[in-house]
Amino acid sequence: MLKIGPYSFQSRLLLGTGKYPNYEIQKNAVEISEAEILTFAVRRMNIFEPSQPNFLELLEPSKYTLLPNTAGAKTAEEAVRIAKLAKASGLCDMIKVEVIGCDKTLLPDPVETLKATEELVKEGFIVLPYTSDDVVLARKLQELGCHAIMPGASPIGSGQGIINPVNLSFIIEQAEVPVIVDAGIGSPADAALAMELGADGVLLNTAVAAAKDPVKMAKAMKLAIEAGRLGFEAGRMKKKRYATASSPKEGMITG
Ligand SMILES: CC(=O)[C@@H](O)[C@H](O)COP(=O)(O)O
Repeated sequence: MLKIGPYSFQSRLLLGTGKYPNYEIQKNAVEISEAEILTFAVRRMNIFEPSQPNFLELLEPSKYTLLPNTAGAKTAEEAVRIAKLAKASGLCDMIKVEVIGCDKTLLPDPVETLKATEELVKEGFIVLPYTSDDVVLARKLQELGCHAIMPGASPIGSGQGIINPVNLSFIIEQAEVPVIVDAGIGSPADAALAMELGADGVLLNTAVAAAKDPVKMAKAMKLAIEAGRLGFEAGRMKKKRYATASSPKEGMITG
């Protein structure tokens, strides 16, 4: 079970809602993934334009928790404003803090992310900051009282997978709140690796939305995350430098 603040979830897969070929494929992908948390950019929500189409209207609302994100914010002030707008619209008190510091890499601005997290925690939000895989920054976000840490595997939408598994494992080792690997996952193998490293969950979007068959990929991601988690819980064997026979001769019963 994944616990974030006061909320509990069976699924450890969190899905983004952008870039799908069409709403029908998106709906089928979301359903087959069995994800319970869907994140979306508040600025794309048409909150104040009810006549505009909105993907979330196609879903059974009781099955999903909406995780608004502050995509588009470049300062803490903007992120806080977006978060308050989402809460005032009655969406959810959880917020994914995303403050981008570089247009080319879409990497987060660490200073503004810290500021926004501090402010939103004080305001009583359930705060999930998107961060780089910086170990010290992750610790500082935790000290500010965030409810989950979301380190990127690699740049958003790049599909490069986990660039620095060592940093990720340090972040996981020191964390007292859930660690959800967010951004850059390209394949089910990447998602399984994140879970095998001990992550509590994976948030992804492009790997499913941009797959040749998004519905099949959504199912593959679900299975990979479950398999990776099981593997983590089972505890992998130690790596050895040399071979060890699978059928050792010692201890054999001889006639
Ligand atoms: C949807 C969302 O929140 C993205 O900003 C997120 O980080 C996913 O990234 P990928 O598209 O690389 O999976």
